[in-house]
Amino acid sequence: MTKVKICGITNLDDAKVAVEYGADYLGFIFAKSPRKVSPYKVKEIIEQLPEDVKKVGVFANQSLEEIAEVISSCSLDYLQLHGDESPEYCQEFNIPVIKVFRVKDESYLEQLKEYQVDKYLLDTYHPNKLGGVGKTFNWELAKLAKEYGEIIIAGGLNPANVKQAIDSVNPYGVDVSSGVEAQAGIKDKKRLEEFIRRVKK
Ligand SMILES: O=C(O)c1ccccc1N[C@@H]1O[C@H](COP(=O)(O)O)[C@@H](O)[C@H]1O
Repeated sequence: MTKVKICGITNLDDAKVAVEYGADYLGFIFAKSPRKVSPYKVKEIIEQLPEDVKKVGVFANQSLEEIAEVISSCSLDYLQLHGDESPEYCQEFNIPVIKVFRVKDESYLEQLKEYQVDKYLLDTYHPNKLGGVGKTFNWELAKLAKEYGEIIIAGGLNPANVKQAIDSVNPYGVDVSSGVEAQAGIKDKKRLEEFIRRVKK
């Protein structure tokens, strides 16, 4: 069954609803973003969630010290590195790393091959933004990465297109943030339910 990651969680209500509908992973953004949330708030949220839901911290080009501090204060299960972190940098942590590749064309694969990480998350390339672009990329390009490990598709997914993405790529998982929002950082419960239902059915 395809795994679902709901990203850009900023409050307990959205987190609980996502878990109730069947989310497997929840993402908390510590990078520069309108969805950025403090470690203090994330700790409060995580303490009230079931253990089997994986909690992912999203960072982009941040220091080892800052990330290590947040891992231990919030008890994160995974790191999602969304910036220009090197293959060596990704080995520095004591929890599994999901490395993000922003896909423009098939040249992204040359980079991806250099990384020994737990999972590869493929997001849409944008010249000025690191994430939360809200646009899809050519999913044919995602199929090429499957021989290197587990891949998660992100970028512009929503309840209307997620099934098509799964049928086309058959990825390990799918990731959504803006496609299930009412406004930046606040989820629309109906869209959230519909998204997860379409993945899980
Ligand atoms: O959402 C952001 O603002 C953001 C900022 C910095 C790094 C990552 C960010 N978001 C992540 O981007 C993907 C795709 O998002 P979307 O579904 O297209 O909105 C997802 O992992 C977001 O959490």
